[in-house]
Amino acid sequence: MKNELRRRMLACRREMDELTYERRSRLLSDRLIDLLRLRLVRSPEEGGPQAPWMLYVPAKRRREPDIEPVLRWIWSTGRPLLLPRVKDAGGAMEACLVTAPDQLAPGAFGLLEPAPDIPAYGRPQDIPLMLLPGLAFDGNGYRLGYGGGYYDRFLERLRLLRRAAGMTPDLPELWAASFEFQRVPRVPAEPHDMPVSRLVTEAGVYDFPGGEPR
Ligand SMILES: Nc1nc2c(c(=O)[nH]1)N(C=O)[C@@H](CNc1ccc(C(=O)N[C@@H](CCC(=O)O)C(=O)O)cc1)CN2
Ligand SMILES: Nc1ncnc2c1ncn2[C@@H]1O[C@H](COP(=O)(O)OP(=O)(O)OP(=O)(O)O)[C@@H](O)[C@H]1O
Repeated sequence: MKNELRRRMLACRREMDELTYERRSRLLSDRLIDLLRLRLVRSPEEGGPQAPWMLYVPAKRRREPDIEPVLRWIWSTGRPLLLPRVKDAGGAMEACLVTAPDQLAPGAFGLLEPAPDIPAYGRPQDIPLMLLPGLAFDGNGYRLGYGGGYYDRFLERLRLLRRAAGMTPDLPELWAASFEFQRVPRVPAEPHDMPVSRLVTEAGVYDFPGGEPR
């Protein structure tokens, strides 16, 4: 089920011609910047002014939405930006503070990630907002990834850290970016899967109840 959907979505992304990919990515990025700007205006102190947002480094060869303009915009605002790095084959991922693109280097799976000399961020449990990539999303915000379980495990770790520190369990808020054709009626979900509350595509913004049992 999951693998069939993965194959189909990977094929659809590969079939996009370069211009379409760039145009859709630009629309999606503009939309995201608008939403993030609104968030800055509405709650400038969210989690403290230094609370970092965690996004992703677009794998352009895999045709993930190219959100480079969003990363550059965040850097221009001074808000700290965290980017993911695969820690080991066991499925662990960490977050690193990155302040410029030259701090990225090819890592696991050929993905660009924070270079090895960049330390892992010490307080990931403070992250108020994350933007996740994905291959497919359904009407409840359930997400299909490449199958490594990296985000699920990372979020599980954040939950444990927050519990240990006596913090509320509800953060981070989860947003995702994908192309419109990656919206599907249903993603086969497992108990560890955590739904996103908002999906941004080149065509619109979709808010989900989030955390609904299924
Ligand atoms: N840009 C970006 N960064 C990311 C993710 C992502 O989805 N996008 N991840 C989100 O989790 C993590 C990396 N997860 C990945 C998981 C699997 C494969 C992968 O290529 N798997 C092989 C098959 C698995 C294997 O090697 O056994 C493949 O698809 O060919 C790549 C990345 C962290 N960083
Ligand atoms: N919190 C967790 N603890 C232990 N194993 C997990 C956890 N979350 C996921 N896994 C395991 O990781 C594997 C991949 O999970 P899944 O198919 O949900 O990945 P994905 O969401 O597509 O990938 P990714 O998060 O890397 O984009 C599965 O074998 C799953 O059992």
